[in-house]
This record gives sequence, C-alpha cells and structure tokens, in this order.
Amino acid sequence: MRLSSYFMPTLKENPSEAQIVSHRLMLRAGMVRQASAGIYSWLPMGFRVLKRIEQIVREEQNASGAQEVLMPTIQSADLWRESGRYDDYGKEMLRIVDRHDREMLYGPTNEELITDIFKGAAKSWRDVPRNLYHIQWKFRDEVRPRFGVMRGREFLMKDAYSFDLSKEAARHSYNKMFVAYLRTFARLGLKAIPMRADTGPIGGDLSHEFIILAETGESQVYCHRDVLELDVLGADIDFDDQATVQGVVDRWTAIYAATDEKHDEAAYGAIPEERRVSARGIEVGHIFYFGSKYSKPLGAMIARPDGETVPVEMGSYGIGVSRLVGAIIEASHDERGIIWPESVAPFRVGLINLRVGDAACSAAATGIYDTLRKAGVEVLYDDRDESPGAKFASMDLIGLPWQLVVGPRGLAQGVVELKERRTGEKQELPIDAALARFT
Ligand SMILES: Nc1ncnc2c1ncn2[C@@H]1O[C@H](COS(=O)(=O)NC(=O)[C@@H](N)CS)[C@@H](O)[C@H]1O
Repeated sequence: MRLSSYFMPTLKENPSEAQIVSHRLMLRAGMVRQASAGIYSWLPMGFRVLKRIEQIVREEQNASGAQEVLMPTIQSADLWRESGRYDDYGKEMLRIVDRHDREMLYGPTNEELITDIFKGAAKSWRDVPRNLYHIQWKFRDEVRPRFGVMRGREFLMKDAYSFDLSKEAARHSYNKMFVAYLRTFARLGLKAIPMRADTGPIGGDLSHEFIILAETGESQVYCHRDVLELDVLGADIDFDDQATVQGVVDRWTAIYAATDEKHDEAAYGAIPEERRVSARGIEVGHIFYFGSKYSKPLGAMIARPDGETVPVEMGSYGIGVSRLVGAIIEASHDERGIIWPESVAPFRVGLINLRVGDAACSAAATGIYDTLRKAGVEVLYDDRDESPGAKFASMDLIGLPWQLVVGPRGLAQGVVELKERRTGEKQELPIDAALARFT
C-alpha cells in the first residue's frame, strides 16, 4: 500500500478526551474514530489489526475442536424472559421494539440463543460434546464507556458455548478452552494470566478471567510471581487427551492468582513478600462453567445412554477481540508510539523513501516495494513528499515491526537501512540482503 493514497488520518496532537495511551495512540495513528459514546468506526489501519487478532482467535478455537457459527446481533426478548435474565440484565441491555411492536434487544451475549439452537438439534448423548462459537458484535449500554475501545458499548467478542452430558465432561470442555486461551494470548504477544474470578451476570460457580498486567487496567489482581514466569505450553497439545489438558490447567491454577473479588488475603499472605504481585490488569478473556443454568429453564435436555434425560451441561467462553487492539497497545508501546507484535501488525514492513524527488532514490524504493509485494510481504510504502523527520515520526507512531529506509547517501554506498521498531536497532545492508530478510 502507498501511504500517499492510504486512508490513515493521523493526528499530530494527543486528543484531549483520551485518558490512556492506547486510546490516544489509536486516535493519533488513524485507527479508529468515535461515532458516538462507546461506539467506534474502524478505519483501514485499525480494521487490519482487528481482523488479524480475530483470525488468531479463530485458529485457536478451531484447533481446540470448537465449531464456528454466526448468530445475529438482534435477539428476541422471548428467550431472555424464559431464562429470567430479561429483567435481571438491567440498564446495560439495549431494548428495541420493532414495527410490529415485538420486543427485541441488541445481544450483550448469547447463552440463551445458542442454547435454543442446540436444543432444537440435539437429543442424546450422541450429540455431545460440542463447542459452538462465533465472533460477533455485542452491545452493552455501559453507564460510563471510556478508554476508547477498551470499554466500549458496541464491541467485538468471540463467544463460545460448550455442551456436555456430565459435569466431568463439561470440566474437560472448560479445560480445553483454558488451554486454547493460553495459546491464543501467547500468539498475540501477550502474557495473559488466568485468575480465579467472579461469574457475575453470566452465572455459574467456576470461572477464570485472563488478565494482562497494565497500570491502566480496570481490574485489581493479586498473584504469585511464579505464575508470570510460566511458559505457555509447546506448539502442539492433544486436546482430546484429558489428562494432558488437565495437567496444563493444574500447573497454572496451582499457583495463586486471583482478581479482587476472589482474593484470599490469607493465601496471598502465605506467599513470601518478594514473590507477591499486586497490580492493575486488563481482562482480555473470561471463561465460565455454569452447568444447567440456561439448559434447565430453556428445556435443553438430552438422553443419557440409560435413557434418562438430563439438562445439558454448559459453559461459555469470551474473548474481547476489539478490546485486545487496545490491550496490545497498552502492553506494547513506547514514547514514540505503538510497537506491534509481528503476529498482529497491520503491515510487516514500513518502507521509507527519504527523498521522493530524487530519481535514483525513488527507483530503488519502488523496486523494493514491488519485490516485497510480489513476495506477498505486507508493506506500507511512505512515498509522500514529506521531510525525513515527519516520515520517521509517523512510522514510529503507527508501530510497524520493521522499517526499511532508502536515502541518497545510503544508496551511494549501495546500502539501505533496516530498523527494528521494538529494539530501535539499525543496520545498513545491501538491498538484496535487506530483501532476503523478508522474502
Ligand atoms: N464493554 C466492553 N468493551 C470491550 N470489551 C468488553 C466489554 N465487556 C466485555 N468485554 C470483553 O468481552 C469478554 C467476555 O465478556 S464477558 O462478559 O466476560 N463474558 C461473556 O459475555 C460470556 N458470554 C462469555 S461467552 C471480556 O473478557 C472482555 O475482554
């Protein structure tokens, strides 16, 4: 993509309404624009990151055996009346009346709808275990949306729902999601710690929040430092091997880590002082086991092999896909701007032509641009007629992992400059050697 034709309305100044760094940088880098309170338009740069995150979430859900569906954003109030949550949900629920005066709502979550879909299709133990997920926009009329996309009113969530015959089987489904979440956040370049958590409006009695430590986080969390030093498991795990999956969960949950609501001062106090961590954190995922909380009132029953019918055992598992765009910036930035992990970067290489008017420079830069694109490398080519300083500043702001700088002086010596955004490390390389790094 040539920057001279790219829709990327960057801002020079920090917008006054932005209180945290990710909100500031997303506005300044031209990634989003607020449409109304807590509701954002995703511009090309932000949308590319959102889709990269979404795709990694999708791959890890699929790897764990979950199956992707797509449920609507608008739901009938009927199912929510059956589950008893229509009134309980309170003011966060956006209630809508259609032209036939039917009571509808913009879904804040989908337990009722997915249970109704499963109920219509499943009849016996042969139909479980199943895990169905979708990646869909939600609406929660937050009383104080803030921090940009971190606490929005309309936001993108991956929400998965598991169906099992027994509590033991449901626990394995829960454990598989626990492991899938560890892998997902590791691929996003994040250290997300699973912490015992409250279940809130979703319900149930077993729940973990996946938290990344960040000063601007809304959650207060406590943990043993050991849990921050655990490595996420290797590349592959056999999700059908219950003992292996349980082993990973046990290893992580054996170490103290809890959100404020579930904090146990005594257990925390037993940790040696220098190994205690008390910090703010950002909740990027939240998983729940809640048994028959929805299947009983909605009548989602399945027959056991002995013929007796029981309400299907369920859990639900959410990841804040749009929140993650902000959370990754909170975890990965410096004073000059964003530092994207390669796995989610909107482009892999930022190509800078230092002197657009210079024929040799432009020929070399355009040649590199064409070669990289032909090799399938995502490259953003700054071909604007701007000063070198302005180009360096905007490339550092938008945070692409690599910068390739073409200038007359370097060319005279047959080299271009390669800079790694994360470390700031620069090296001069012949053009072919520089290209070889990416092709
Ligand atoms: N207002 C919000 N703005 C952005 N992301 C949010 C917001 N509320 C929740 N999230 C994200 O969505 C994730 C799941 O939300 S949740 O309420 O915890 N869980 C559920 O809704 C369950 N139905 C999981 S399927 C959270 O961990 C958080 O990362």
